[in-house]
Amino acid sequence: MAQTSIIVRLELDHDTVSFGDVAAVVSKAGGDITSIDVIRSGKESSIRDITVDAGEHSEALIVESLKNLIGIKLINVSDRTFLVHLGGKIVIQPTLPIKNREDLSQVYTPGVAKVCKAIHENPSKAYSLTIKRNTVAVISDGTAVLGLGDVGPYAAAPVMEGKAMLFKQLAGVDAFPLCLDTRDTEEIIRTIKAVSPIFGGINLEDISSPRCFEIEQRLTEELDIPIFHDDQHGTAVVVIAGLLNALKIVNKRINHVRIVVNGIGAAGVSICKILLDAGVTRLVPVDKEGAIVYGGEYEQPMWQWLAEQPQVERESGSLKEVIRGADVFIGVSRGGLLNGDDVQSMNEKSIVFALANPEPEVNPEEALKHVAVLATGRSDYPNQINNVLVFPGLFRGALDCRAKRINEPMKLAAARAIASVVSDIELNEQYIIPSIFNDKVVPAVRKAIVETAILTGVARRIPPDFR
Ligand SMILES: NC(=O)C1=CN([C@@H]2O[C@H](COP(=O)(O)OP(=O)(O)OC[C@H]3O[C@@H](n4cnc5c(N)ncnc54)[C@H](O)[C@@H]3O)[C@@H](O)[C@H]2O)C=CC1
Ligand SMILES: CC(=O)C(=O)O
Ligand SMILES: [Mg+2]
Repeated sequence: MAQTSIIVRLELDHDTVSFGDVAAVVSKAGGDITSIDVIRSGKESSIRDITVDAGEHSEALIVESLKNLIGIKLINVSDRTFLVHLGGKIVIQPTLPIKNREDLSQVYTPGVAKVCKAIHENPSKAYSLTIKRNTVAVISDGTAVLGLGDVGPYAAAPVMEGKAMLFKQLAGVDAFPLCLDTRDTEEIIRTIKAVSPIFGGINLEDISSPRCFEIEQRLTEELDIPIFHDDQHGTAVVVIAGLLNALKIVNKRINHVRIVVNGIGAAGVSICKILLDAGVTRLVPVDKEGAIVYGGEYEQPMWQWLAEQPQVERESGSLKEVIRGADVFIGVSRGGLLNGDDVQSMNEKSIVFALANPEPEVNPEEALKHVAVLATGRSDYPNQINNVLVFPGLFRGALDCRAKRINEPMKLAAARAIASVVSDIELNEQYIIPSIFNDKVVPAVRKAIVETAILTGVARRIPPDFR
């Protein structure tokens, strides 16, 4: 169960209540006091901040129980998750200080003018003389934010800032969040093209399907920097990495297993494509209306494309029907769609990747009773399958070799690189995918991206360590 951490400031009347009473009440309500800070201490009363870890559903009960404790005055309750967001999560910093007029005349006018002229004469110098070399835009219109859906551009910002932090911390990439107040496909394309000169790559994020497909395709055709829709391809890459390792555990072959993918939106379409590229022969894509079948007719062009692939099964049915006998379930839809019985109806030694965020398609505790391997998109269970394993190293590599685009071979190479970080000796049901804190991941993905970009002719520069 997800943990939440709250900080409660309380005043204790020493005649009526002891700290032991407070601790007992918190524990009874399901909380765990992890630290105590004395803010003020007096003879009659004291003020303390207590940090309490609790299951996400216990928080209200803990606060209510403390409020009802005689001799306690509850001064404030703050949620640590909100506290880490105060003021936003990233800043921009200059690379050198401006200490005097000479510095000023170099970094700014008049000195800067000759640098502008040099770039005007040779635009590729933007890579060496501006931030373009190391800067990526994380762009969303807020229409498919995690599994929360269409929450708009303001509410999308904490996720985009989070992605920017991860880019920087994990791969040294400077990423800037841009949340667009439009959902018009043409306007989004125009806006991204207009802001693109300063960026070395574009990470599209949480833009709902099917608009995301056209936006990405058009930008790829019309710009010469890599455009990568993270929810499509980052997710597909990390899923295939996890699947390759999970199949080793259950001793099944990718070209034999029957795979149900639920939620044929941005992530689902891309997952289906990469599965087909990887040799899957029995695929059941499912969306709200049930299975998308071979030979069916669909308005959505990507669904129609799937319906024309012979590896897609012919049998229609609801998710609960088609999941029966499946070897693998991959959910990128929304939380709480399946129960333990549904998972039990799968083939023996089943693999379940319930990746909807923040709530998985099936309760992990329920699923664990019936599966051989379980993964979720969350950090509070083993096997976190999340695109954060992909985008930092992928863009590190793409920027370093100035890739024009990210092609299919580069994605498959990145997937194999992630899978290979878990050695055969380490591999087990609880460890099919490396942690995002495993410092081998980003270098492995970068290497795979650079090597494959060079091999497939999309690299415009050979990084020194590849010469
Ligand atoms: N763990 C990870 O790394 C990632 C997880 N996700 C999660 O996957 C989910 C989908 O994300 P996107 O593809 O970006 O969104 P999207 O909005 O493009 O696609 C969602 C799809 O799910 C379908 N859907 C909704 N309810 C359904 C139901 N009851 N049964 C079957 N299909 C249903 C929708 O019709 C849509 O086609 C979200 O929960 C998101 O958090 C997405 C990207 C990465
Ligand atoms: C992880 C991610 O990108 C998502 O859930 O949308
Ligand atoms: Mg996303």
